[in-house]
Amino acid sequence: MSVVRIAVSGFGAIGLQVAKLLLARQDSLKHRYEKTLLISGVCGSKGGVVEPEGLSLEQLDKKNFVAGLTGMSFIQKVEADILIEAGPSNIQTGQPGFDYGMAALDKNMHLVFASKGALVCHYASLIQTANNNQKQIKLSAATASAMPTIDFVERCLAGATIKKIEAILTGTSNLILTDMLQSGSDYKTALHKAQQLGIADPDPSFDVEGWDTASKLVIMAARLFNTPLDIQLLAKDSLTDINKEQVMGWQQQGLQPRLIASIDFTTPQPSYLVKLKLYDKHDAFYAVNGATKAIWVDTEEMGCFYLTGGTSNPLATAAAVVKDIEQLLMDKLL
Ligand SMILES: NC(=O)C1=CN([C@@H]2O[C@H](COP(=O)(O)OP(=O)(O)OC[C@H]3O[C@@H](n4cnc5c(N)ncnc54)[C@H](O)[C@@H]3O)[C@@H](O)[C@H]2O)C=CC1
Ligand SMILES: N[C@@H](CC=O)C(=O)O
Repeated sequence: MSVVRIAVSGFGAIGLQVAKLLLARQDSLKHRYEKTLLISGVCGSKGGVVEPEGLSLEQLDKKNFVAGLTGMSFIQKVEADILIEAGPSNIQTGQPGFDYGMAALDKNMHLVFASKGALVCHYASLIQTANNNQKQIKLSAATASAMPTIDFVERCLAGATIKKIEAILTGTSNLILTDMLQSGSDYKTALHKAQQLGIADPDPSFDVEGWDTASKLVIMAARLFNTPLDIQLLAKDSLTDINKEQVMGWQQQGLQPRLIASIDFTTPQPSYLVKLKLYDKHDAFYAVNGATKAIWVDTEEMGCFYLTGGTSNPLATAAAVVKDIEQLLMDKLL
């Protein structure tokens, strides 16, 4: 039986959860795809551990990490067919994910991204290199994790012409908005709850200022519509602009605010925005509460679709990473 080796760069909440899921499902994956999936190496910011025969959960403990086995030393040393990139999302530079991704492609690995920075800043270079090397870039976890966005449009709606998309893509901002409106929580308490759930990004301003939603929108535009967007130039609302009087007004009018990514091809120029939009009880997005997400797509030929679910959390995100790996197996690319 052949072996599929998997490496992880960025071994925090998501990286660890992915390793746990893959190891727990080793037997069922072997049965389904006739492949043995191994974790052949992981690294954090200061060190890592590699073992071509596969690492157990105990061996993945940070106490076993070799200092300095990170960055390019890690990629040079690790033997793998897939790199899962789960380091920080830096949308200014795309690092460290971009260097990890390019080096892994050079070593003939497929890429599965949970982090967003490299995709936001350098999608074109990454996909060109991947195409040249006949490798895949999978990015479900970077585009709303458990809620299918890319798969939904790319696979389920292949054959349709997309007219409009509206989507709630960030669990943290949705949780803060619903807690403020429905439970009267203040902004800090609601954010703390998202942090406790492990869904807020390490820098919470990434979520509350709309950068997380904007990042996912930029990646979707690049992947689904071949449209490169500069995230810094995108029109974007922020939760920090909301004041108490606005909240009271919305409560009195029975409206729910949602931070949405919007793509519209029905306007004279295609528009891509991140905006705070108000919904009343007749709208589907009105009832999308807490860390839950949703996507609404209008097409020319197939009509409208609405999908909700995919609560943000590390387990759901790790399952989305495993889905991407399983798709590589189903498509016989491994
Ligand atoms: N937590 C969630 O629910 C989701 C997170 N993501 C994304 O996944 C990524 C990981 O998220 P978490 O695991 O929650 O964050 P985390 O902060 O728990 O983990 C990130 C890890 O990367 C490590 N790291 C930093 N610099 C590094 C370097 N140069 N080389 C190797 N490792 C380095 C850190 O030490 C840390 O352990 C982030 O980019 C986040 O935006 C995506 C979807 C959902
Ligand atoms: N911070 C994000 C999780 C990662 O994409 C969220 O709150 O949904």
